[in-house]
Amino acid sequence: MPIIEVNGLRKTYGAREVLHGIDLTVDEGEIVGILGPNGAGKTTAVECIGGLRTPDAGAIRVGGIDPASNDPRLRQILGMQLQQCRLPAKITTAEAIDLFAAFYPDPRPTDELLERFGLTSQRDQRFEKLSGGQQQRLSVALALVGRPEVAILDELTTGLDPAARRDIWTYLEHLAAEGTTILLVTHSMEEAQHLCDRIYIIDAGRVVSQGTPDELAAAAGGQSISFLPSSPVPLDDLLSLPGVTDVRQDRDRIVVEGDAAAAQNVLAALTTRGVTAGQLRVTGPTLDDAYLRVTEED
Ligand SMILES: Nc1ncnc2c1ncn2[C@@H]1O[C@H](COP(=O)(O)OP(=O)(O)OP(=O)(O)O)[C@@H](O)[C@H]1O
Repeated sequence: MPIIEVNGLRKTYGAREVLHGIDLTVDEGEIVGILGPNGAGKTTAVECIGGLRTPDAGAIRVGGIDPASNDPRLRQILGMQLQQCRLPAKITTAEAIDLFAAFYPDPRPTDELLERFGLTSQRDQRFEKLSGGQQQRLSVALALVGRPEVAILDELTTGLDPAARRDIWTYLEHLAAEGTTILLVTHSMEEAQHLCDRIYIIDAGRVVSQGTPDELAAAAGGQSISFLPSSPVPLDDLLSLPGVTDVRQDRDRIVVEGDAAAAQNVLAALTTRGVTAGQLRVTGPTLDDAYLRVTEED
């Protein structure tokens, strides 16, 4: 069941249309990622979904509510973390969480959030004195304080150290397993691969690709095979094999690029010649490959 539904979303700033008709759905309990180059329109899209911007055309429903309608129920089901968290400089970490908690009937306890987000020793520290990563963690905590059914997170782990990033991923996976729906904007392929059930890639205001991380990677095609041959092999012989698109020598290794059938054909050809492939590595296409392919096409 979709809890977020977006159809034909268009948004114009001045005379410039930056979203040209975005369609997107997120099912209950899903973690869905939006990827795309700088300026693609990701933040604009999630701000429209969160009711912070009014679309020029299209229909959006979050839990059946039109975010542009100012329906107060939206704030009860939606938690939103923004790219830049603006809080009064002098407010302390715990005060900020308490302040946001006051808007909700059953907020998460402040101490629990402080601990979850590694902010317990900063509980009485003023916002202006927090490090960038601590401010970032606080902004995610504030999005989640009201136990939202839907959390929208914009670049949630940008600037965080690897351990803090992992902790947040683990927490989000736990929330999703409990039924929280999460829509996140990220520039991190690792984050998208690790966390997301599905991904939308947006480029220049349009959805250019969508699917599970594995589907997107597989659609990028390509495989790389590299090995140490037990005796010399003419590179042209390998290049003439079906499915092989490129062959090169990298020091003692031979590196072959090709489609999904290339590895089988290369290994069969080596066996026929009595050559063994030492330290064989076969790497499939990655989400990076998929992303670069769809965002570099014009
Ligand atoms: N308030 C605004 N007024 C005018 N133009 C804007 C405004 N906000 C964003 N834009 C423009 O709209 C386009 C989309 O911006 P948006 O912030 O949605 O992109 P993004 O994909 O989130 O980018 P990034 O990855 O850099 O955060 C950009 O060209 C940006 O300059």
